Amino acid sequence: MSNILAEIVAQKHKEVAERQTNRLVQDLERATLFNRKTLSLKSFLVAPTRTGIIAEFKRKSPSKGIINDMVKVQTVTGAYNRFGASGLSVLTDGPYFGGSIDDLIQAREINNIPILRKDFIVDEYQIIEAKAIGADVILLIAECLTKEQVAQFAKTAHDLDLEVLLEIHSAEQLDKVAKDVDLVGVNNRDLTTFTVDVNRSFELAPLIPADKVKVAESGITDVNVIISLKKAGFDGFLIGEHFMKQSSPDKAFERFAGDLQHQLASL
Ligand SMILES: O=C(O)c1ccccc1NCC(=O)[C@H](O)[C@H](O)COP(=O)(O)O
Repeated sequence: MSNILAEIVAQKHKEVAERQTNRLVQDLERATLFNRKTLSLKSFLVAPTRTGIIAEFKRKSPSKGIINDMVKVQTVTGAYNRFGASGLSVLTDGPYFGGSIDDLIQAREINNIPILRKDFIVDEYQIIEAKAIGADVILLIAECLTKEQVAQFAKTAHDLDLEVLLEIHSAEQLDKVAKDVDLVGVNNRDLTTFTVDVNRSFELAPLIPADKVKVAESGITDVNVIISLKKAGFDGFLIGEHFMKQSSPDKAFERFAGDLQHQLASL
């Protein structure tokens, strides 16, 4: 595991242990959102009226520090939705990404498209919590989990009607793709050096099992790259920094989605 991931995972174990004592599982199960009918990201990614973009709300990151801490979650996610995002990715990690559970709850209040809880899941408690705060999809990171944990966590998520995005960084991690994984994401960011290389998505695409929806993650800044990734079999494109680093991520998304739709129409 890269140094930064090992540090985040160690911190996450402490944080979850603390949260579990403050809010019991039974309390999560009593939350109003816990019984909400979830939305399918797989379906929204291929809906003709949507762009395939999973648009991320992220204030800061270990690789970039502060990206944008001046904007409001509802302003940004509302625009992502309005201008054709297939899904929203909302960071709920506080220490490293400046996110919170409240951010996801606020995004849920105004958006009726799938929401990915973007966090470092190390315990089943976080999956039940994801359901209780209104998420539709959870992220599992292959590098942080054993093959058995991926299978178990994915099953727990499915039992709660949540979809599962498994993030991989290498061909070896494909060994962890379990039956209950719905989508496989290739993260183009090397978490040791923080360099991004979209070629990683192109290299790993043919190796991803055909029954899993393919998602390319990180470092996407150009609509032409999305068109090439689509040709390589990707249906989902997770993009954060390219929008969030602008003073108005909402307007940046509107322009980008417009360009993408224009390019796609001319194919
Ligand atoms: O972004 C980081 O610095 C980072 C560091 C350690 C673990 C994960 C990290 N990023 C999470 C992501 O995967 C991205 O937020 C997501 O794929 C969007 O990427 P981008 O469009 O490059 O913001």
